[in-house]
Amino acid sequence: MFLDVDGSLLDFALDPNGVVTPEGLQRDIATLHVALDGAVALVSGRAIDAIDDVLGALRQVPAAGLHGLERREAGGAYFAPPPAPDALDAVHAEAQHVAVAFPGAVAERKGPNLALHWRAAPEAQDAFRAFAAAALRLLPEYRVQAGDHVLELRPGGESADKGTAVEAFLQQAPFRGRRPVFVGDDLTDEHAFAVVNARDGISILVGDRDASVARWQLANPTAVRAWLHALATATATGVHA
Ligand SMILES: O=P(O)(O)OC[C@H]1O[C@H](O[C@H]2O[C@H](CO)[C@@H](O)[C@H](O)[C@H]2O)[C@H](O)[C@@H](O)[C@@H]1O
Repeated sequence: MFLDVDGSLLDFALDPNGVVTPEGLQRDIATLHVALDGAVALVSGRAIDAIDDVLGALRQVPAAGLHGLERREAGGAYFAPPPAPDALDAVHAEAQHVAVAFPGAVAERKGPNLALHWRAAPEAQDAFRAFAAAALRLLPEYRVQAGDHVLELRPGGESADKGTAVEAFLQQAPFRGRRPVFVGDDLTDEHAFAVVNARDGISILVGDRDASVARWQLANPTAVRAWLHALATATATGVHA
């Protein structure tokens, strides 16, 4: 079972640091982690450190961060993202200058990646789009990745994405040979849906979005949490839904 974090497990907040981890969520995921013999992983655009900040009780759970650029495997092995180029510090500082002109806009630095968020400041979108396009001149190895109210500057030479992260987990115990489930909401989750579909797995889109390859749907993170709670409860009581 592969679980995206923001917009799937957690409701969106206006600011990346403003998310609330609902009571019981971590307990349910920990229950499923045990019930599935460890075959649960968190797969996020957040860095793994930031996943651990919001889901701290799940530090023993495998995780992929930065859209697949880093990974914590079931055995504890850690694969780091590529180093940030020197120019990224200056680009980040400049992005913060852009952001201050739009109260609520956020330039979030995470390892080699820089996310430009406008959820709380929709009027920042055009400025951030122009900024990201111009920044590629200083970051020639980078590309711009689109998300929900966000653009992300990330190393482009790396072929890593959430799909390759899921593939990597599926090569190894306890995931190997199992039928994969992926729950996600955003464009970057589409890579993982495709990998899961190719293995006759269960791809679940959270919310509504055109042109998703996901085959199943849950309405929102509340519905995801209710589903996980029902699974965890059934597991704990020996009743299988
Ligand atoms: O792959 P995910 O686990 O869904 O992570 C995607 C991004 O999540 C965070 O940003 C998003 O959630 C914020 C908090 O709700 C929200 O303010 C922002 O608008 C969303 O884009 C995180 O900050 C990013 O680094 C992740 O890439």
